[in-house]
Amino acid sequence: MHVLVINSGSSSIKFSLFEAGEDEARSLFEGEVTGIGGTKGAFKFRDAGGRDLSGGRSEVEAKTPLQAIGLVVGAVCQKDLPRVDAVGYRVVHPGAKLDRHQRITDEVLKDLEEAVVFAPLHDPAVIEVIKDTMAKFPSVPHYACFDTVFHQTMPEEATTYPIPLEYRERGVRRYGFHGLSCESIVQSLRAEEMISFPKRMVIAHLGSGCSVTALVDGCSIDTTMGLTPTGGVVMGTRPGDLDPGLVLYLLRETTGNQVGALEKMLNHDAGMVALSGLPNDMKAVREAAAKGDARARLATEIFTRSVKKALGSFTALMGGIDAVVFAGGIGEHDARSREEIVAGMRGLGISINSELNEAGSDAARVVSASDSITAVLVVPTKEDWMIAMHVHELAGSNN
Ligand SMILES: Nc1ncnc2c1ncn2[C@@H]1O[C@H](COP(=O)(O)OP(=O)(O)O)[C@@H](O)[C@H]1O
Ligand SMILES: CC(=O)OP(=O)(O)O
Ligand SMILES: [Mg+2]
Repeated sequence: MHVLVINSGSSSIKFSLFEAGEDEARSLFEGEVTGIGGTKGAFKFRDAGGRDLSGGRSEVEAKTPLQAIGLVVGAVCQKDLPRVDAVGYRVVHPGAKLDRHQRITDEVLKDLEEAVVFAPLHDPAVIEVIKDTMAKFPSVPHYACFDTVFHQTMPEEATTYPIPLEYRERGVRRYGFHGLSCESIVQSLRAEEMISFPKRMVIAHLGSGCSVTALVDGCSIDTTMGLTPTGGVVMGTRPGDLDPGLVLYLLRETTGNQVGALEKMLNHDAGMVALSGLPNDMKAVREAAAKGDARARLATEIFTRSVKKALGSFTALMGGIDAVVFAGGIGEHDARSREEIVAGMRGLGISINSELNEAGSDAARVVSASDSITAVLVVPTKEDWMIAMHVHELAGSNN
């Protein structure tokens, strides 16, 4: 079957069409609209062989997610392209009620609308995109795949916040995100057999959002993101964990008790952009730091320190660590971040081989030193592939 996968972020929509079968899904084409909401949108669309399908339209108008999804649907409905049999969406937060990937019904949409309070940066755009795409492909099934499902193996000690019971009963708990990414990495490690499957592993998904997850036997036992994807380690535009007193201070003193303004600041204007004063782009921050920009250098140090602390605490939690996996745009491409995060950990049995670490490649690979007790790996995340696999399975079981 042909599965259209839509991964809708805060300022971009990525899309791909997979030919999905029992054991494998193969990407036929993929593309993205980026810069949504900005003055100029950018459009990319190419087939698996890298052939450009955009018709020369690299600059587009995409002021809203709806305008962007209009472009996507127009592109994938071109004649000569395979017809779409099902659509799968990455949905970041399912809210308190939905606990599995599933076919989207009116009921599910209602539950998703209630979940917006938990993921204001991610969910509103995807709900708009889902509704519009469902209207444009009315006769095929549509499925929501959640970033949280993979983390359901976390024990209660990991998911429970020390706050009064009445709030916990409303679904206030650690959910954890980037679950589709973690699941795809676990599957890649099992399939590619680069190392024997690690009993105790940490996955550092460092992209636009960043999270660190501890896994035992391939199952999540704890993760840095919590109720929302705003918490955990430092990210591009989000601060990660903050002293709750600091949030109250900001609310009281700086935004005149305007929750919306504070929410916007904490999701869009904090993290690396706030520290560096530069756009949300680690590559640019690294380049500025290399030229002597002190703010950029401090930003990278704060970033890698926060990931290092998460890695260290999860190592302690598991009583040791057999593998560290780096994924996401930064994890896969920024050798410097990988090096800084594991720097000084030789005593813990973790060390990197600089040559392997700096050799650019898009393939999954081992970058640890030969005497490192812990394997250090770079494994490309395949969130969209994972969604295509889930959609194929759900469609087969009529769910
Ligand atoms: N070569 C590179 N060096 C440093 N950072 C990079 C490099 N390539 C990509 N990145 C960073 O990866 C981040 C985007 O990660 P990505 O996983 O693509 O995000 P998204 O969550 O939007 O899919 C950006 O900060 C970008 O600058
Ligand atoms: C959950 C999350 O933060 O996702 P992303 O990295 O795509 O922003
Ligand atoms: Mg991402």
